[in-house]
Amino acid sequence: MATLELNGLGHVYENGHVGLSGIELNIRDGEFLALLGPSGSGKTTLLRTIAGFLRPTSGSLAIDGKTMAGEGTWVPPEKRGLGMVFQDHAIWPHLNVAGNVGYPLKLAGVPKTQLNGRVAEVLEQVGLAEYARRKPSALSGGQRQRVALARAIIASPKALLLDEALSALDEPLRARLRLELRALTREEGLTAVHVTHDRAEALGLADRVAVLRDGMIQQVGTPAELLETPVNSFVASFVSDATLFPGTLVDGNFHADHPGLRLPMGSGSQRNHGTRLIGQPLASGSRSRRAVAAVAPTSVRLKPAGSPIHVDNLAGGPLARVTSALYGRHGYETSLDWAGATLRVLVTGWTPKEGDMVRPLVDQAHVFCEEAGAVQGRAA
Ligand SMILES: Nc1ncnc2c1ncn2[C@@H]1O[C@H](COP(=O)(O)OP(=O)(O)OP(=O)(O)O)[C@@H](O)[C@H]1O
Repeated sequence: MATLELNGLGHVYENGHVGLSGIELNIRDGEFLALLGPSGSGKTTLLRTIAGFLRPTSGSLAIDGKTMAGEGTWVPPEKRGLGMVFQDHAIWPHLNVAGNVGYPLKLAGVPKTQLNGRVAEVLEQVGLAEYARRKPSALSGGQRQRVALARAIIASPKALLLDEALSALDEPLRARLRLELRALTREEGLTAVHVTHDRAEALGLADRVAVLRDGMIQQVGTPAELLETPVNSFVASFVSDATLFPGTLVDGNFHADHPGLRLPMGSGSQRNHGTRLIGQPLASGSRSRRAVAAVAPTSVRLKPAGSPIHVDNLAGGPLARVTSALYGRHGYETSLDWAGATLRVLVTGWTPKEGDMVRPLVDQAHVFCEEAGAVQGRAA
């Protein structure tokens, strides 16, 4: 149970690469925070800096109000009271399950009877009570990861740091462990920081998610906040899988370059010509500026090519061709070729087939004023 406060935290690697820059983050007591971002965005660098394996080159880190790293202060990893679990469940092959799990207490000189009692308790918590005498080689991947988790929590850490801790596991085991992990951290009131590049995992597990890009935090928010009010096109694209359409903003009207979104659309956040536009730049200024509209897969409906439509902004617009449709838990994750743009749409209620011609109706788009250079299609 702890708060973690990161103020202006930065890390520059020895070769000059900026791993982290200006990180401001307050993680609450008992909160489950996910660090989400594409490969190379700095998730592991941030976690290792919190753990104490990396020294920040600027800013400070405090745990429960006590400075761990900052100007003139440095507390080594073993004195920070944190538990850690990594992707490769680094457990010792020569020790059995109980030996692995009890190791941190043995190191700390905890008496044997007390140690054994605590090992039994934690093994029970992670569902491994019957496996205490097994060697790691005789365990499944999921069981080994539970051993790593048990070892991380045995010394009642202030916070739990997880680096892609579930990524090596197959579904549905991963889904099950996800639920168990969440239940465990709730039960223990543990603050947790969970690094993942899996959007569904971050959104499904965490109280709040911090989205990283190029060593900088783009947005911190609840899963709903990130989906409903992304702060920029990168967040919209990475978190919601939105398709980005560059265009020009004049007098609150967005003129997309793409012929599918072909009208001066909307004004403010009013529904106009079928598409509802959301975003601050819509209200500000009459100067013509480049902008980006982000269209989430859930904001598009598809009509069969021949069907009559009553939404005037799309009548006569270009049709789109289904290029792939993958069945998922929430519907068909469908990709379309829409006059050269790849539009991603979540289709429910019918089965799209490769080659089908359809007419996309865009219900809603988020508009951001950004340099056109920021739009590189999908920010993955
Ligand atoms: N020791 C190092 N020296 C120099 N640069 C490094 C070092 N370690 C990492 N980097 C760079 O820092 C950036 C952030 O790396 P980091 O491992 O934190 O990313 P990540 O978001 O965890 O990525 P992934 O999802 O691929 O694990 C990357 O560009 C990486 O190449």
